[in-house]
Amino acid sequence: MTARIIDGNALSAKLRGELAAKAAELTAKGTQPCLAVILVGGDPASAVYVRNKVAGCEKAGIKSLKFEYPQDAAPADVLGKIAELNADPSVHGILVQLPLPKQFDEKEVLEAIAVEKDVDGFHAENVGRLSQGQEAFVPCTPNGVMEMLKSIEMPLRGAEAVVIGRSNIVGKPMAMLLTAAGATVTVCHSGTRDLNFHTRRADILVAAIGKPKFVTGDMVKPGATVIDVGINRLPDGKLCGDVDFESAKEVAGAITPVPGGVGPMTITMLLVNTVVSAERSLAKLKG
Ligand SMILES: Nc1nc2c(c(=O)[nH]1)N[C@@H](CN(C=O)c1ccc(C(=O)N[C@@H](CCC(=O)O)C(=O)O)cc1)CN2
Repeated sequence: MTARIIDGNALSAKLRGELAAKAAELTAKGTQPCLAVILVGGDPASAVYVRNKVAGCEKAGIKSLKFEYPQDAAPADVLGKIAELNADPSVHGILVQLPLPKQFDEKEVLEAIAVEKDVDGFHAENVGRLSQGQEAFVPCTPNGVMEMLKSIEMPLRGAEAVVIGRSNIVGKPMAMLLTAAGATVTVCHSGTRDLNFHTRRADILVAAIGKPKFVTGDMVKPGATVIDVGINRLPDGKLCGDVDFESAKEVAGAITPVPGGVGPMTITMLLVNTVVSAERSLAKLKG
């Protein structure tokens, strides 16, 4: 039997519909949610993601502001724009599209964003809050994965979860969220000995490695839920994930495709965080 496909586009459409209603409500109360997006340089993939974020905002009734800088932009100019946006009460979310050109200190830029507007959830304070189970903006990709698991009613308490990859934006927060939900989590990485031993005992396997078709069917426990966070472009121009979908789907119980899986959910959760930020800002205004 082949696996159930967890459709990120369908789930996104449902969540974005609910979000549009919330955004309309906030707008009627005089607080239209507003997201500011900063794009530096000419990376074509980043340009596509930013375009999709802006289009997602428009469709959900969220205002968006886009600021573009050339590849050789001075970090001070971008930091100045962030300071300006931090001080603007009509802006509820600020994000800087990653990766940044090499003259930038990524940490410095991310920490310059006001914690309460950090809708990407990358600021150290949001990361710390998340690790302690406090209210925080959760990074969009792992948050989207949690929504996908919820959508299939995946039992998390007591589940064996294996996350391959330990990046700050996916692997680490993913492990924190799964741990908080009661799963027993193993984080695997380039130094892991006998990776297959770990993957084959995972009820939930999250692949966030950045290597095309790295996880093959023989690495998957029969019936497991396989979440593919990878987005890789093959020489023929086609997109593929970190999971070899064709072989893994024959073994897994549920699986996310690429494209149309976790990717769209990343943008959906960004919109969710922006609306939450606007709600908090309105509540503060009301005192
Ligand atoms: N500031 C941020 N930078 C980056 C993030 C992030 O969350 N915040 N994540 C990634 C890129 N990313 C969002 O920015 C992102 C990647 C992929 C998708 C997506 O919808 N992918 C589609 C395929 C799109 C295509 O044709 O290329 C899919 O998987 O179906 C959305 C967002 C790194 N940078």
